[in-house]
This record gives sequence, C-alpha cells and structure tokens, in this order.
Amino acid sequence: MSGMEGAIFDGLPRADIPGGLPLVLASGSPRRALLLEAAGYAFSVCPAHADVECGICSRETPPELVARLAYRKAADVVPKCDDAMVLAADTVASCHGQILGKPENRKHAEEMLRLLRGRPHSVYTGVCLWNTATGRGVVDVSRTQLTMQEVSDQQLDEYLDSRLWEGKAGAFGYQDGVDWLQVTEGSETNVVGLPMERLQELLQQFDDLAMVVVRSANET
Ligand SMILES: Cc1cn([C@H]2C[C@H](O)[C@@H](COP(=O)(O)OP(=O)(O)OP(=O)(O)O)O2)c(=O)[nH]c1=O
Repeated sequence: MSGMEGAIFDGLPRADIPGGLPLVLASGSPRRALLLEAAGYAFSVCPAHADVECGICSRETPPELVARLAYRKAADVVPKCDDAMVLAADTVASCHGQILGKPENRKHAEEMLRLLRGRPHSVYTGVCLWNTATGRGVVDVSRTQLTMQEVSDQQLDEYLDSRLWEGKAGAFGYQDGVDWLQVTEGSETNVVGLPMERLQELLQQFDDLAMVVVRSANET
C-alpha cells in the first residue's frame, strides 16, 4: 500500500448492518473490498454479472447513470442471496460533458487522461443497499470534485506504462499516489469506488430511507 493509499484507507467510519444481517458486496472491485476491510466490515463478495453494465444511455446524466447501474448490479445479486444486506456500487468520472467509464485499452486510457489534463472534473459513485429479507432498499449518489494539473506528455506516458489505470473509471487511480491529482471538494473514498462516510449514514438511517424495491421483468 502506498503512502497515499494509507492516508485514504486510514480511520474509515463503520456502521452496524441493520437487523444484524450479513453484508454481501455485489462488486468485483478490489478497491471496494479493501475499503470495507479497512473500515472493519465483515462481508462476503458476490459480483454482479458483467453484462449488467452494458450500454450507456446517452440521455442519462452521470448521477442517473451510476444510480441505475448500482441498482442493476444489486438486482442481479439479490436473487442469489439468503437474508442479507446487498451492497452494490458504480463509479464514473465526468469531464467537459463526457462520461468516462473504465478504459478499454491504453489508447482509450490516453484519450481520457488527455481530456482530464488541466481540467476540473467530477467522480460520481452510485450506491445501492438492498435488504433481501424485507425487499426494501435505497439508492444514493455521491459526487467528488477534482482537478488534474497540466502534466507533461512524459508524465502521462509513464503513468500509462505503469498500467495502473486498468479497470479504473477515468483511467486514473486517485489512490495510486500521483501528485498531479487533487480532490477539491467531497469524499476521497468516493473517488476510489465507495463513499465510506455516506455508506455509514445510509446504514444508520436505512430504516427511515429505504423504500420497497420493485424488480421489473427485464431486470431479472
Ligand atoms: C476514479 C477512480 C476509480 N477507481 C475504480 C473504482 C471501481 O473499481 C472502478 C470503476 O468501475 P465500476 O464499474 O464502478 O466497478 P468495477 O467494474 O471495478 O466492479 P463491479 O462492476 O463488479 O462493481 O474504478 C479507482 O480505483 N480509483 C479512482 O481514482
């Protein structure tokens, strides 16, 4: 773990799971598992099927997109669980009117980083918590604002060569300790894939916030 990761992963808040239910992380993201572990949550991992993420609807805003995908990932895993609290999430970056998901290859990652270079941008994470015992759930979106400095082509190339961008929305890992990326407002853990402060609030207020979730036929 780098020094930067240490700072982000230090002293994270934790809440009890309502009803004492087991927590199931419906995500294959190693970062989300690390964040939950660092905060002291006990949980099992059951990632959603990869195809629930397919297709960005062009009319959607970034918060609409991450809310929908977090819900879909949870809905995919809920039928596979006994009584549990299912937790799913989706993260994208957004810059200059473009939504940036995970890069497909080095060239795609380079395009994303060139777009972000020298510009303020945002990272959105949608979180879905779903109690399979009661069928009640909540979907919530957090936004963090960042700025990427005017890094040189050489610095970008070095980062691209490191392949640390792989599997990360916007082609950067805030936790990778690059000094050309700063959070200007909002949660750091939200950038890494799970807003831990907000997760604590959602769990603490779950009984007041949660609504009955209706699964439609095309989401089964
Ligand atoms: C912006 C940013 C994203 N990320 C990661 C968090 C997420 O793992 C990933 C965004 O992809 P997601 O589609 O949100 O998640 P995932 O594919 O990793 O896992 P799953 O779909 O199974 O839940 O980008 C970082 O690690 N650091 C960052 O700075």
